[in-house]
Amino acid sequence: MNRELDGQFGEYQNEIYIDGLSGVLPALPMEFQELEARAQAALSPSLLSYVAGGAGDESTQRANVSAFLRWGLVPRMMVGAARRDLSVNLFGTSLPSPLFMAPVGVIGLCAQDGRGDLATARAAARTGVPMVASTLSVDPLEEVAAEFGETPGFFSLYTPTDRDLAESLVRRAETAGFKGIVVTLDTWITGWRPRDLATGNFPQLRGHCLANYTSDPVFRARLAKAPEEDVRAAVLEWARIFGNPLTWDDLGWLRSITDLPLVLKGICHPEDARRARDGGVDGIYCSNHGGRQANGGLPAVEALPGVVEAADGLPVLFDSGVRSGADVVKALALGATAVGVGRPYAYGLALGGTQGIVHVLRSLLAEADLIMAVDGYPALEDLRADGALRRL
Ligand SMILES: Cc1cc2nc3c(=O)[nH]c(=O)nc-3n(C[C@H](O)[C@H](O)[C@H](O)COP(=O)(O)O)c2cc1C
Ligand SMILES: CCCCCCC(=O)C(=O)O
Repeated sequence: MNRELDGQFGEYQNEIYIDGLSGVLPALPMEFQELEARAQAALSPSLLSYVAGGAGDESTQRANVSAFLRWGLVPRMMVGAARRDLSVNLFGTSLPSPLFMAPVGVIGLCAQDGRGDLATARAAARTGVPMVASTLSVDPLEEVAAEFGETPGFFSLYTPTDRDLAESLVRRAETAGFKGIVVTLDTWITGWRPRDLATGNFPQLRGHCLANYTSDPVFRARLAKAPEEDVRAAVLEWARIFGNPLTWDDLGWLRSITDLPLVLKGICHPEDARRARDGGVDGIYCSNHGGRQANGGLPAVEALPGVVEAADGLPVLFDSGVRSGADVVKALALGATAVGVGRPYAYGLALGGTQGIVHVLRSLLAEADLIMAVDGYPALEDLRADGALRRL
C-alpha cells in the first residue's frame, strides 16, 4: 500500500492517483453507470444480456440498487478519523478490507482471452479482496486457486444431485487450498430470465464453464464417452445433475463433508438464518442472487438487518445491488461482516482484464474509506453503533 499522499487522499484513493500519474491506469470509468455502459461495447450482446440481465422485468434487480437510497449515514465530527481501519477477520483469516468478489459463473467468458477466472484470481492476489470462485468456470478450480497468492479464496458449490460428485468437488477445493465452502441454495433451478430466453442464450448449455465437471473423475465416470469426444452428452449429463433442491434435512450431510468453514448463500429470511445457525454453519450469506432468480422479491439490503439479528453473531456476508463505496458502508452499518459485488467486477474485467477488476475494487474501497473519514467513522464497529445509520 503506497501511503505517500495518504493524509490528503486516503490510502486507496492515493493508489488511484499514483497509478494515474504514472500512466498505468487504463482509462476506466469511476462510477457504475458508465462502467456498465462501456461494458456494452466490450462484451458480445448475448454475454452482456446474460450478465446484465435478471429475472422477470428486472424490477427486483433495480430495487436491489435503489433500496440503498433509503438509508443514510449520519455524519459525526471531531472524532479523529485520520486513520481508518477497514480490516476484518473472516473465519479466522484477517483480510485488509470487508470487500469480496461474489461468485460469477461465467466470469471466465467476460475476459477478452476467455480466461477470466484466472484474471479474477490474479486481481484477488493483487488487492487482498477474496474471490468466491463459482463451480461454473472455464478453468478448473485447482488452476484458479493457484493464482490467489496470499489472498484466501472461497469455493462456491453448486451442489449436484450426485452426492459423490459434490463430495469430490469439495475434496478438490480443500486440496487446492480454498478457505471455505459457500453453498448456493437459490439456483437449483434457473429463474425466469426473459433476456436469455429471447436470445436463446445459456452459456453452460453451449458447453461453456463446465471445466470443474469435465475434469472431475466422478463426473467423467458417469459418461459413456469422455467429454472431449462427446461434448453434447457431457452437457446433457451436466444439465441432468446440476441442480439439487436441497432441504434442511440435507444440512447435516453438507456439514459432514467438510471441516472448512461452511456458508449458506441465498438466505433472506430470519428464520432460515436461525435454522442455518442451528445446523452448524459458520457463516450466512444474505443475497437474492442480484435479482437474477426471482422477480418481485424484497430488495436484498432490506432483508439484511433481520438476517443479521437472527445470525446472532455469526458472520453475515452480503451481496446484491452494491454499486458504490457508499453502498458498501451502508451494508456494513446494517451489520454485514463482508460485502460482495458481482456485476461491477465482471464489467471491470471485460473492460480492462485483471487491471480493470483492480480498478473497480479499489474505487469501491477508496470511496468507502473516504466516507468513513469524512463522516467520522474510523472503524467498522463505529458504523454499527446506534444512530450511525438512519432510514430516510
Ligand atoms: C453473470 C452472473 C453469474 C452468476 N453466477 C453465480 C454462480 O455461479 N454462483 C452463485 O452463487 N452466484 C452467481 N451469481 C450471483 C452473484 O454471486 C451475486 O449474488 C450477484 O451478482 C450480486 O448482485 P450484483 O450483481 O448486483 O452485485 C451470478 C451473477 C451474475 C451476474
Ligand atoms: C442452471 C442454472 C445455472 C445458473 C448458473 C450461473 C448463475 O448462478 C447465474 O446467475 O447465471
